[in-house]
Amino acid sequence: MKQPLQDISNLNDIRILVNSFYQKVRVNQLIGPVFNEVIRDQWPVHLEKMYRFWETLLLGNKTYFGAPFPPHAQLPADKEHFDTWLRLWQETVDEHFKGPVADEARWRADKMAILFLSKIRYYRHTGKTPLI
Ligand code: HEM
Repeated sequence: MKQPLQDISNLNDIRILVNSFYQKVRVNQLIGPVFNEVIRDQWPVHLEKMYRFWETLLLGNKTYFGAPFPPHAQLPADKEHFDTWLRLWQETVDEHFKGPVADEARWRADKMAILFLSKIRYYRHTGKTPLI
């Protein structure tokens, strides 16, 4: 019998979530190339950063000190890219976890995808440079 899904509760869970998500991202026809073009052979570095990012948001261990938005400001990403990003994220969370922290992971991603897209559009329109 299949085990019921557990909630996200430690760094190993975060690694499972992030690794599974980026496995999907990397081979996705629409958004894979946008990532690969920037990250190239630096995937291990990107993944480490993303473990720290999600660990900070979901487990409260403050290990991420970066500014998440600026690297996205110039990306060729629009609504369809963010919709795909979000669909893959929600799918990955649901495949592996269930509970309040998993809900939080979906909620946070949804809010940040909306925010990032609106900021990308703003900076594209104004030509300004983001500080944070
Ligand atoms: C289609 C949507 C997205 C694309 C194409 C995308 C692409 C990228 C790329 C290429 C990088 C690496 C940048 C670099 O190393 O210079 C990056 C970094 C990052 N992304 Fe995204 N991203 C997307 C959506 C999101 C969303 C919605 C979030 C938040 C939930 C997010 C969080 C981050 C974070 C935290 C980093 C690391 C920033 C740092 O350097 O500290 N991304 N993303």
